[in-house]
Amino acid sequence: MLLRDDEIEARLRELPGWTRVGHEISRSFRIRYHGGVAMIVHVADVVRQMGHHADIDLRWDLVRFGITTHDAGNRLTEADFDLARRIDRIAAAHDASAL
Ligand SMILES: C[C@H](O)[C@H](O)[C@H]1CNC2=NC(N)=NC(=O)C2=N1
Repeated sequence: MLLRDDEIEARLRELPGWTRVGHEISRSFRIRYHGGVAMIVHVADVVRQMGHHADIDLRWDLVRFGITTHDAGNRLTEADFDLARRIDRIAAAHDASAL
């Protein structure tokens, strides 16, 4: 279900570190490369369970997750925020730090 702007802003206020650009929310974490690989595997397990996938960009000391709902025409839905919350928990478990 598509979210209105005010619903998106309310959810973002509960998710410090996540920013919105257009119809994507994203967050980057500082983590060294191999730690990032382990974190991505963990995220991949969760997205398979959820059936909702993040776009992932791994650099040598940073991993970035971008989320939007492709099936909704690349707009933001509740599933995007559910996944963002799950990614924050996984990041904490992997000691990935905020930028
Ligand atoms: C059939 C399948 O569940 C859908 O194609 C799912 C898969 N993962 C997805 N992930 C994201 N981010 N957006 C989607 O619209 C989406 N659709």
